[in-house]
Amino acid sequence: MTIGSEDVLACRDLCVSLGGHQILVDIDMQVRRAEAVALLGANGSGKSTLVKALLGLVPISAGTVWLFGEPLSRFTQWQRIGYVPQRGQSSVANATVREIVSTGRLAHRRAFRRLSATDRAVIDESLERVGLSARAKDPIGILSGGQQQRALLARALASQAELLVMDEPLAALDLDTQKSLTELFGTLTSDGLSILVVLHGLGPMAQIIDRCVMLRTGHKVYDGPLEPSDANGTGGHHRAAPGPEPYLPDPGLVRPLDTGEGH
Ligand SMILES: Nc1ncnc2c1ncn2[C@@H]1O[C@H](COP(=O)(O)OP(=O)(O)OP(=O)(O)O)[C@@H](O)[C@H]1O
Repeated sequence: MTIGSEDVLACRDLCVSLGGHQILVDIDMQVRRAEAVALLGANGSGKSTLVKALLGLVPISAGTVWLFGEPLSRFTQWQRIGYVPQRGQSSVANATVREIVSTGRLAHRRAFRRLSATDRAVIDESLERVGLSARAKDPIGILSGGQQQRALLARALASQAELLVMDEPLAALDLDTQKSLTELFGTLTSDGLSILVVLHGLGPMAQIIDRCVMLRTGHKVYDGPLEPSDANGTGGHHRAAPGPEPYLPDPGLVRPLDTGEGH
Protein backbone atom coordinates (compact mmCIF):
# COMPACT_ATOMS: atom_id res chain seq x y z
CA MET A 1 0.00 0.00 0.00
CA THR A 2 1.42 3.38 -0.96
CA ILE A 3 0.61 6.78 0.42
CA GLY A 4 0.67 10.16 -1.29
CA SER A 5 4.05 11.88 -1.44
CA GLU A 6 2.47 15.03 0.00
CA ASP A 7 1.00 13.15 3.00
CA VAL A 8 2.64 14.08 6.29
CA LEU A 9 0.26 11.80 8.17
CA ALA A 10 -1.88 8.95 6.93
CA CYS A 11 -3.69 5.91 8.26
CA ARG A 12 -5.46 3.01 6.61
CA ASP A 13 -7.95 0.61 8.19
CA LEU A 14 -6.99 1.89 11.62
CA CYS A 15 -8.71 0.09 14.50
CA VAL A 16 -8.27 0.76 18.22
CA SER A 17 -9.75 -1.20 21.10
CA LEU A 18 -9.48 -0.01 24.69
CA GLY A 19 -10.81 -1.68 27.83
CA GLY A 20 -12.35 -4.45 25.75
CA HIS A 21 -14.34 -2.00 23.58
CA GLN A 22 -13.66 -1.16 19.95
CA ILE A 23 -13.23 2.62 19.93
CA LEU A 24 -12.12 3.21 16.30
CA VAL A 25 -13.22 1.14 13.30
CA ASP A 26 -11.37 1.04 9.95
CA ILE A 27 -10.35 4.70 9.82
CA ASP A 28 -8.69 5.93 6.61
CA MET A 29 -7.47 9.50 6.55
CA GLN A 30 -4.53 11.69 5.66
CA VAL A 31 -3.17 15.16 6.23
CA ARG A 32 -1.14 16.67 3.40
CA ARG A 33 1.66 19.18 3.55
CA ALA A 34 0.39 22.73 4.33
CA GLU A 35 -3.13 21.40 4.88
CA ALA A 36 -5.28 22.20 7.93
CA VAL A 37 -7.65 19.36 8.75
CA ALA A 38 -10.32 19.55 11.46
CA LEU A 39 -11.36 16.39 13.28
CA LEU A 40 -14.98 16.76 14.35
CA GLY A 41 -17.56 14.65 16.14
CA ALA A 42 -19.73 14.40 19.22
CA ASN A 43 -18.35 13.71 22.69
CA GLY A 44 -16.99 10.18 22.88
CA SER A 45 -16.91 9.68 19.09
CA GLY A 46 -13.19 8.84 19.26
CA LYS A 47 -11.41 12.05 18.21
CA SER A 48 -8.81 12.11 21.01
CA THR A 49 -8.26 8.38 20.70
CA LEU A 50 -7.61 8.77 16.97
CA VAL A 51 -5.10 11.56 17.57
CA LYS A 52 -3.32 9.48 20.22
CA ALA A 53 -3.30 6.40 17.97
CA LEU A 54 -1.81 8.42 15.12
CA LEU A 55 1.00 9.52 17.45
CA GLY A 56 1.58 6.07 18.92
CA LEU A 57 0.22 7.07 22.33
CA VAL A 58 -2.39 4.30 22.43
CA PRO A 59 -1.99 0.81 20.95
CA ILE A 60 -3.41 0.05 17.52
CA SER A 61 -5.27 -3.24 17.13
CA ALA A 62 -5.25 -3.23 13.31
CA GLY A 63 -4.30 -1.02 10.39
CA THR A 64 -1.31 1.14 9.56
CA VAL A 65 -0.18 4.68 10.38
CA TRP A 66 2.46 6.57 8.41
CA LEU A 67 4.19 9.73 9.61
CA PHE A 68 6.13 11.64 6.97
CA GLY A 69 6.06 8.51 4.82
CA GLU A 70 7.47 6.19 7.52
CA PRO A 71 5.40 3.52 9.23
CA LEU A 72 4.73 4.60 12.82
CA SER A 73 6.71 1.65 14.18
CA ARG A 74 9.85 2.92 12.42
CA PHE A 75 9.27 6.67 12.83
CA THR A 76 11.88 8.45 14.96
CA GLN A 77 11.80 12.10 13.80
CA TRP A 78 9.49 13.30 16.53
CA GLN A 79 10.94 16.84 16.32
CA ARG A 80 8.87 17.19 13.13
CA ILE A 81 5.64 16.91 15.12
CA GLY A 82 4.25 19.24 17.77
CA TYR A 83 1.44 17.90 19.95
CA VAL A 84 -0.92 20.05 22.00
CA PRO A 85 -2.93 17.67 24.18
CA GLN A 86 -6.39 18.35 25.51
CA ARG A 87 -6.24 20.86 28.35
CA GLY A 88 -5.38 19.47 31.75
CA GLN A 89 -3.43 16.50 30.43
CA SER A 90 0.07 17.86 30.79
CA SER A 91 0.25 20.33 33.64
CA VAL A 92 3.47 20.46 35.62
CA ALA A 93 2.34 22.94 38.23
CA ASN A 94 5.72 24.06 39.59
CA ALA A 95 7.51 24.58 36.28
CA THR A 96 7.56 28.15 34.99
CA VAL A 97 5.83 29.08 31.78
CA ARG A 98 9.23 29.62 30.15
CA GLU A 99 10.46 26.19 31.26
CA ILE A 100 7.38 24.55 29.78
CA VAL A 101 7.84 26.41 26.49
CA SER A 102 11.58 25.57 26.53
CA THR A 103 10.77 21.86 26.43
CA GLY A 104 9.55 22.51 22.88
CA ARG A 105 13.23 23.03 21.96
CA LEU A 106 14.43 19.69 23.39
CA ALA A 107 14.50 17.95 20.02
CA HIS A 108 16.72 20.71 18.62
CA ARG A 109 19.33 20.60 21.38
CA ARG A 110 22.29 18.35 21.77
CA ALA A 111 22.46 16.43 25.04
CA PHE A 112 23.72 18.41 28.05
CA ARG A 113 24.04 21.62 26.01
CA ARG A 114 22.51 24.81 27.30
CA LEU A 115 19.89 26.67 25.29
CA SER A 116 21.48 28.44 22.32
CA ALA A 117 20.78 32.06 21.40
CA THR A 118 18.54 30.71 18.62
CA ASP A 119 16.64 28.52 21.13
CA ARG A 120 16.12 31.53 23.41
CA ALA A 121 14.96 33.74 20.54
CA VAL A 122 12.47 31.10 19.35
CA ILE A 123 11.15 30.67 22.91
CA ASP A 124 10.76 34.44 23.34
CA GLU A 125 8.98 34.74 20.00
CA SER A 126 6.64 31.84 20.83
CA LEU A 127 5.73 33.41 24.18
CA GLU A 128 5.14 36.72 22.43
CA ARG A 129 2.92 35.12 19.78
CA VAL A 130 0.55 33.72 22.40
CA GLY A 131 0.69 36.88 24.53
CA LEU A 132 2.46 35.33 27.52
CA SER A 133 5.79 37.21 27.59
CA ALA A 134 4.87 38.99 30.80
CA ARG A 135 4.03 35.69 32.53
CA ALA A 136 7.17 33.81 31.46
CA LYS A 137 8.58 33.54 34.99
CA ASP A 138 5.34 32.51 36.68
CA PRO A 139 4.73 28.89 37.71
CA ILE A 140 2.29 27.50 35.16
CA GLY A 141 0.06 26.26 37.98
CA ILE A 142 -1.01 29.80 38.94
CA LEU A 143 -2.14 30.70 35.42
CA SER A 144 -5.77 30.54 34.37
CA GLY A 145 -6.91 27.56 32.29
CA GLY A 146 -6.87 29.59 29.08
CA GLN A 147 -3.39 30.97 29.85
CA GLN A 148 -2.11 27.43 30.49
CA GLN A 149 -3.54 26.43 27.12
CA ARG A 150 -1.65 29.30 25.50
CA ALA A 151 1.57 28.08 27.17
CA LEU A 152 1.04 24.61 25.63
CA LEU A 153 0.53 26.25 22.25
CA ALA A 154 3.71 28.29 22.72
CA ARG A 155 5.60 25.07 23.48
CA ALA A 156 4.32 23.56 20.21
CA LEU A 157 5.28 26.72 18.30
CA ALA A 158 8.75 26.68 19.87
CA SER A 159 9.30 23.19 18.51
CA GLN A 160 9.07 24.63 14.96
CA ALA A 161 7.42 21.39 13.95
CA GLU A 162 6.23 20.67 10.41
CA LEU A 163 2.99 19.09 11.68
CA LEU A 164 0.97 20.39 14.62
CA VAL A 165 -1.52 17.94 16.14
CA MET A 166 -3.80 19.79 18.53
CA ASP A 167 -6.70 18.57 20.66
CA GLU A 168 -9.16 21.41 21.16
CA PRO A 169 -6.39 24.03 21.38
CA LEU A 170 -8.70 27.03 21.46
CA ALA A 171 -11.14 25.72 24.07
CA ALA A 172 -11.34 28.13 27.02
CA LEU A 173 -9.65 30.95 25.10
CA ASP A 174 -11.42 34.27 24.64
CA LEU A 175 -12.60 35.18 21.14
CA ASP A 176 -9.86 37.74 20.49
CA THR A 177 -7.17 35.20 21.38
CA GLN A 178 -8.89 32.56 19.23
CA LYS A 179 -8.86 34.99 16.30
CA SER A 180 -5.23 36.02 16.69
CA LEU A 181 -4.04 32.41 17.08
CA THR A 182 -6.12 31.39 14.04
CA GLU A 183 -4.39 34.15 12.08
CA LEU A 184 -1.05 32.80 13.27
CA PHE A 185 -1.98 29.23 12.24
CA GLY A 186 -3.06 30.58 8.84
CA THR A 187 0.34 32.24 8.35
CA LEU A 188 2.13 29.07 9.43
CA THR A 189 0.14 26.85 7.02
CA SER A 190 0.92 29.30 4.20
CA ASP A 191 4.57 28.67 5.06
CA GLY A 192 4.06 24.89 4.75
CA LEU A 193 2.95 23.84 8.27
CA SER A 194 0.36 21.04 8.38
CA ILE A 195 -2.31 20.98 11.07
CA LEU A 196 -4.59 18.26 12.41
CA VAL A 197 -6.89 19.81 14.99
CA VAL A 198 -9.69 18.34 17.10
CA LEU A 199 -12.48 20.88 17.38
CA HIS A 200 -15.92 20.99 18.92
CA GLY A 201 -16.96 24.04 16.98
CA LEU A 202 -15.06 25.54 14.09
CA GLY A 203 -15.39 29.14 15.31
CA PRO A 204 -12.70 31.42 13.84
CA MET A 205 -10.72 28.32 12.78
CA ALA A 206 -13.21 27.86 9.90
CA GLN A 207 -11.21 30.56 8.11
CA ILE A 208 -8.17 28.33 7.77
CA ILE A 209 -9.57 24.77 7.73
CA ASP A 210 -9.15 23.10 4.34
CA ARG A 211 -10.96 19.86 5.08
CA CYS A 212 -12.89 18.22 7.89
CA VAL A 213 -13.05 14.62 8.97
CA MET A 214 -16.05 13.70 11.09
CA LEU A 215 -16.27 10.71 13.40
CA ARG A 216 -19.39 9.11 14.75
CA THR A 217 -19.14 6.29 17.31
CA GLY A 218 -15.68 5.42 16.09
CA HIS A 219 -16.49 5.44 12.36
CA LYS A 220 -15.47 8.07 9.83
CA VAL A 221 -18.70 9.45 8.43
CA TYR A 222 -17.48 12.46 6.45
CA ASP A 223 -14.21 13.54 4.89
CA GLY A 224 -14.38 16.59 2.69
CA PRO A 225 -14.12 20.30 2.30
CA LEU A 226 -16.01 22.92 4.15
CA GLU A 227 -18.66 24.61 2.12
CA PRO A 228 -17.88 28.24 1.30
CA SER A 229 -20.66 29.39 3.59
CA ASP A 230 -18.85 27.75 6.50
CA ALA A 231 -16.02 30.20 6.30
CA ASN A 232 -17.87 32.43 8.75
CA GLY A 233 -17.47 29.73 11.37
CA THR A 234 -21.12 29.66 12.36
CA GLY A 235 -21.68 26.05 11.40
CA GLY A 236 -19.14 24.32 13.55
CA HIS A 237 -21.27 23.47 16.53
CA HIS A 238 -23.89 21.81 14.38
CA ARG A 239 -21.21 19.95 12.53
CA ALA A 240 -19.42 18.82 15.60
CA ALA A 241 -22.42 17.28 17.29
CA PRO A 242 -24.48 15.24 14.84
CA GLY A 243 -27.79 14.17 16.26
CA PRO A 244 -28.86 10.60 17.06
CA GLU A 245 -30.61 10.13 13.68
CA PRO A 246 -28.85 7.89 11.11
CA TYR A 247 -26.00 9.69 9.42
CA LEU A 248 -26.53 10.62 5.78
CA PRO A 249 -23.18 10.90 4.02
CA ASP A 250 -24.14 14.20 2.48
CA PRO A 251 -21.81 17.19 2.56
CA GLY A 252 -24.96 19.20 3.23
CA LEU A 253 -24.53 18.08 6.81
CA VAL A 254 -21.66 20.50 7.09
CA ARG A 255 -23.85 23.42 6.05
CA PRO A 256 -24.71 25.78 8.91
CA LEU A 257 -28.21 25.07 10.17
CA ASP A 258 -28.67 28.57 11.43
CA THR A 259 -26.44 31.39 10.33
CA GLY A 260 -28.39 33.89 12.35
CA GLU A 261 -29.16 35.84 9.20
CA GLY A 262 -32.73 36.87 8.47
CA HIS A 263 -34.46 36.30 5.14
N1 LIG B 1 -8.36 4.06 28.16
C1 LIG B 1 -9.64 3.84 27.81
N2 LIG B 1 -10.26 2.71 28.17
C2 LIG B 1 -11.54 2.46 27.80
N3 LIG B 1 -12.28 3.31 27.06
C3 LIG B 1 -11.71 4.45 26.67
C4 LIG B 1 -10.36 4.78 27.02
N4 LIG B 1 -10.06 5.99 26.47
C5 LIG B 1 -11.18 6.39 25.84
N5 LIG B 1 -12.15 5.48 25.96
C6 LIG B 1 -13.51 5.55 25.39
O1 LIG B 1 -13.39 5.79 24.00
C7 LIG B 1 -14.47 6.60 23.55
C8 LIG B 1 -13.88 7.74 22.75
O2 LIG B 1 -13.18 8.60 23.64
P1 LIG B 1 -12.42 9.87 23.10
O3 LIG B 1 -11.80 10.56 24.26
O4 LIG B 1 -11.54 9.46 21.99
O5 LIG B 1 -13.62 10.72 22.50
P2 LIG B 1 -13.66 12.22 21.97
O6 LIG B 1 -14.37 12.18 20.67
O7 LIG B 1 -12.30 12.79 21.98
O8 LIG B 1 -14.56 12.89 23.08
P3 LIG B 1 -14.63 14.40 23.66
O9 LIG B 1 -15.20 15.23 22.55
O10 LIG B 1 -15.59 14.27 24.79
O11 LIG B 1 -13.25 14.80 24.08
C9 LIG B 1 -15.24 7.03 24.78
O12 LIG B 1 -16.39 6.23 24.90
C10 LIG B 1 -14.27 6.75 25.92
O13 LIG B 1 -14.96 6.40 27.10
